[in-house]
Amino acid sequence: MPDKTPPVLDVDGLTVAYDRHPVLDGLDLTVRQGESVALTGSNGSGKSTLIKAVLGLTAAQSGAIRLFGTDRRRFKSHSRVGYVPQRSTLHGNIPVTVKETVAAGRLNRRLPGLPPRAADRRAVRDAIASVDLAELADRPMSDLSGGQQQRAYIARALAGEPELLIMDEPTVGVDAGTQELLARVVADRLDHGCTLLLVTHETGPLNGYLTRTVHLHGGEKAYDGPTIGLHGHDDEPACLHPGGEAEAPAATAHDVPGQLFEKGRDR
Ligand SMILES: Nc1ncnc2c1ncn2[C@@H]1O[C@H](COP(=O)(O)OP(=O)(O)OP(=O)(O)O)[C@@H](O)[C@H]1O
Repeated sequence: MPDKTPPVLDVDGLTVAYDRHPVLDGLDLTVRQGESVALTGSNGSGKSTLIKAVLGLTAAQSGAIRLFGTDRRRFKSHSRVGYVPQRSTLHGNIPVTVKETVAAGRLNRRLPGLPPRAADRRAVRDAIASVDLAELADRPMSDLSGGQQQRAYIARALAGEPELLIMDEPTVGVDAGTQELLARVVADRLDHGCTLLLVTHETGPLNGYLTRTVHLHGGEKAYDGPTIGLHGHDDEPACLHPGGEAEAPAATAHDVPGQLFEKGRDR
């Protein structure tokens, strides 16, 4: 029976190439409201490229991307999408405080030309508190450790109260406590109906919350189905042979009540 839950993200035949070398090759992906999806794949398999194409940060050669049913090129409801970039792309030496950084994530929700309303101030305060940075809110970002800066950028994405939260490897280089904290944040967002797309190599404490895994290999989906465990530091789902060839998953979402399953492309 077709799933009636509205798609939050629809990627159709997406091809992205750098210097004529295709990184994504006709990729299809549908993420529906309330799903929590782990996007996995080896280094260079195109995970960040997919995220950047979805956000309009990199150009696609062909294919279509729809966000909340609207073609990405016409999509203007930017506050509906929160984004935490990969940590290596972030610069911590900018002369702004934690609060100012987080408040930037609220700009799309604010009324143009008017000062922040009580709801805006509260959203920023709550986002900072949710990542345990209240005591550092007035400190410059440059005073923070790398892991604390990462938490500030997560808070920035939360401040806009997004319906779709996209995080690119948020657990890289952060300690176990921060990973637990992130798992709590994710659980809370999912409880509020948020949809989650998370690029990861190993999910750690987040594992229990990521119900679906999409694994990229060779520019295509090699696996798309229930999260059934990752091989420690090897980022292949357990349903893949060591060589990366997909075999039929032990269980599909059709076997798991309430779980969504979007069939992978034929290889
Ligand atoms: N702006 C760019 N110009 C040229 N090549 C690029 C660019 N961005 C990415 N690439 C190349 O595209 C491929 C996919 O990169 P991407 O960052 O999407 O991979 P990834 O799966 O996110 O990798 P990782 O797990 O290491 O973060 C890599 O070979 C990378 O070198």
